[in-house]
Amino acid sequence: MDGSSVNCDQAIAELFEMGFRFSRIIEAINAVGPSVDDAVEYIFNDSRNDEMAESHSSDDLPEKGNGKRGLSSSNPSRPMKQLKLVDLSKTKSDVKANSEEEDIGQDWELRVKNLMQKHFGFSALKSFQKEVLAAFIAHQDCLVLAATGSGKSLCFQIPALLTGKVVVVISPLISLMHDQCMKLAKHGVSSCYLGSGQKDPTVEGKAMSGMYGIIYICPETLVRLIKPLQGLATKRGIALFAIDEVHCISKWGHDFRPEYSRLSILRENFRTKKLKCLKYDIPLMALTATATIQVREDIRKSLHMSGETRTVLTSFFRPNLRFSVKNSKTRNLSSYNKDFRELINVYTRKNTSDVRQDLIPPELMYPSDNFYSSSDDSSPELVDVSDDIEDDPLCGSSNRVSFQTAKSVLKERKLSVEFLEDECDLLKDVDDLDVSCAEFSGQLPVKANDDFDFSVQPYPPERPNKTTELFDEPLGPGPTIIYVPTRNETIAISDFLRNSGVRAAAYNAKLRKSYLRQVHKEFHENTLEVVVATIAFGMGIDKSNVRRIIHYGWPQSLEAYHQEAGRAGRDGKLADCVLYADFSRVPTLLPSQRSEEHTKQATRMLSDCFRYGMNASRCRAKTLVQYFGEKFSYENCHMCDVCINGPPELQDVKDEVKNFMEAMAVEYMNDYWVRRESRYLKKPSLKLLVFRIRRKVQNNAATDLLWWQGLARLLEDKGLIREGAEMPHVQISCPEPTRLGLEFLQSKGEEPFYVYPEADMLLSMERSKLYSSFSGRGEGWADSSSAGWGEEWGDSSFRSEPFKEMLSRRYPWVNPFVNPFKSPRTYPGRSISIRAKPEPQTVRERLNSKLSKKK
Ligand SMILES: Nc1ncnc2c1ncn2[C@@H]1O[C@H](COP(=O)(O)OP(=O)(O)OP(=O)(O)O)[C@@H](O)[C@H]1O
Ligand SMILES: [Mg+2]
Repeated sequence: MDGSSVNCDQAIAELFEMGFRFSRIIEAINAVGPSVDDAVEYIFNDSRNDEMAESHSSDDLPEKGNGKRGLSSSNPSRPMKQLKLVDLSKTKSDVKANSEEEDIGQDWELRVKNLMQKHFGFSALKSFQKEVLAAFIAHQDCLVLAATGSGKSLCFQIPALLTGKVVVVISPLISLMHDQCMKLAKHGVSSCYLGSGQKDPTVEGKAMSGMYGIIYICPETLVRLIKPLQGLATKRGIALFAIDEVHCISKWGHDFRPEYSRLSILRENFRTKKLKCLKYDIPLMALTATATIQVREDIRKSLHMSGETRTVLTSFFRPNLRFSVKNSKTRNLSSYNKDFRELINVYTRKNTSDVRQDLIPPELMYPSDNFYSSSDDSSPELVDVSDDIEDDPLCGSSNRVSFQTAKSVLKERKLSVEFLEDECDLLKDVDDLDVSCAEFSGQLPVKANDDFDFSVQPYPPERPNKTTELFDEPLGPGPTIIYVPTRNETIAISDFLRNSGVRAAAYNAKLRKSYLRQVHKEFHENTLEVVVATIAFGMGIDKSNVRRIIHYGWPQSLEAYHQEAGRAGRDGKLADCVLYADFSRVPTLLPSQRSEEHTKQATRMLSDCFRYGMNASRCRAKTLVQYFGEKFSYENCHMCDVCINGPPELQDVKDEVKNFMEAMAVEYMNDYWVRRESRYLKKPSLKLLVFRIRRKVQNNAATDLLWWQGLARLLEDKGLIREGAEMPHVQISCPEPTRLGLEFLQSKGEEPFYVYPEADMLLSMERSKLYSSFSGRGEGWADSSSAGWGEEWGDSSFRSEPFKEMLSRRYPWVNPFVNPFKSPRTYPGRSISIRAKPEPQTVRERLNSKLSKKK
């Protein structure tokens, strides 16, 4: 590029004012770069253009009528061109001049290759990208389900270069738009973003007049700009609407954005019916890396995607990511010291000279007012780690300003969970960064089917031949992102790391926009080594050399986890994804305004995530991939902690299971009678069961609640118990027997019951003090009785005739001769139906005796 070059937009504007057509201008700029003189010379001297124009006649226009681009009658194998809106009002010569776009259908692969090489420096399209572009060329809607970092963005960026028309990209996060515009500028592609965060009032007008090839837009702004967009479609032409991170449209997904649900407006306003003069619909391209099968269906319906939508699926498996899960309190300074020591060593080996580095002035960090909003005194408070930090010798004075600011705010404002929770960190609108669009529009130097078939085979992951080779690779000192659940942790941990000599910064949606912008920039420029962030720094962030993603605390879903972990190793090299979580605490949902239905769904997702962490015997990558409905094509990943360390030893927990089931049956049945009389009594809780087991059975007296929690999860998975309380649950709290469980009770229970212990069971077994709070009551330890549980039920045992009779009266469908372990079955969804009423007198008697015992 010569010295006289100007930025792309200026060049386009000037050339446009000179009277050149857009398509011609774009081609020229693509060929010679953003230099007005060179572009003019290119256009005037390129005689090939005229020949091409002459070689087509207006007969090439597609037939009117079906509204979709179909196949040309003269060449059935060749997809007919997507007719530009403007074509319809053109003169014959205009149509001729447009004719180079006719060639898209013929040699588009070659053209794409050239464009890709020129702008992005890539030698070839990935196979899934090729299929997506083929769908675009054939004017089909397309749903792209491809792994994080696989290159989905290119699928909607290329159409802008290929057609010279505008591509409108709907995106949920300003940080994501920011990231992509910055990259496109580097590659000489003009782009802008629109939304309430756009401070330059002229950008919107320029965008609507067609000055930018790619317009990133948030859903609210899109709704407001429907009319101008229709104008844009008739002026320059809109090639495509791309909906990035489209899982946000589904309330079954992990990141539901209500404003995304209004995107059906695209289909309603850009189709033949509405724009009568036009002959085609503008195709939709919906892209995501984290959609379960249910979410995919929801996407299709919500967007009103066509019946001919092509689904392009790649494997969700990322073969270079090394997953692991570790136990940590994740709450205080001693946890930080333990868990981040290795990380600190990695970076401080490099940064020997300058221990403390305030890269970003602390005053940039906090908004001038209301860093955190005040909260209701009654709200629960998070642990305030600031006290711990102050006491720590690692915290010196140089960082006092930001730390003090944080501390005083943390102290004074009484941070409530409600305010700090992550859901608040979803960037609901684009008013999160105040980056002017002009920055991204080319100022930087140019460097260079079936009807919705969900069973489509994914493209296999490009897995290295020998994973062990990859595994042996040293993990370089590249950047790290630490994801934490709350905003105050972003500050506490980044302060801790900075004070330990690591170049770290906090990132959460409530920090000052100028600060966030700088964090973003410095992270991309490798000036920052670690960003400690909430989910605000998640979706779509594309930095190739991120080597570590650390989750410090339970994520809210596996989708979110997979999405965030996907920021790692986008260069294909080995990267670590470590989840630190407190195994001794069941995670809870971060508070948010949710409907009842949404709460249930969110709880289920959290439960799946909890189970992923607690499972110590199953390949992590396999679990993740199968969660998204994909059949894992390998036995395991050979790289995760489970694959490396092997599963824990199998244990025969026959006696414990028997005790548990029998204690539960006794409690459940005793309680049943009482509950019938008093609606206020609750169902027996897991704690109560454990208490009873520990009191009754000497061998089990030393196992703590944690161990039984793990066992309850395993029994629930095997279909023997289910949650009795009518509420969604992460960890079963009021177990009750299922039909299979009752059958188990009826069996002799002599067969071994092998399980791989869960992570909480292992933790419990490691503890030197093997008891929980129950021991504090002074009950149980001295009681070595291990008499049959049946004694609790009158004088009978579980296999005694009276007990069987009682069971068969209450559960007539239970076949006492079935041994569930010979033909294992599960009935997780079934409810226990109580058909036979007990004798009224018996109920009264039992109630009286129970109540008198309680007194
Ligand atoms: N054909 C290709 N050849 C080589 N590299 C590519 C190709 N296509 C894309 N890439 C690179 O892959 C990286 C990831 O691309 P991109 O950000 O589009 O991923 P993504 O699929 O959108 O991921 P996410 O789901 O995390 O948003 C980019 O840095 C891009 O340069
Ligand atoms: Mg992306």
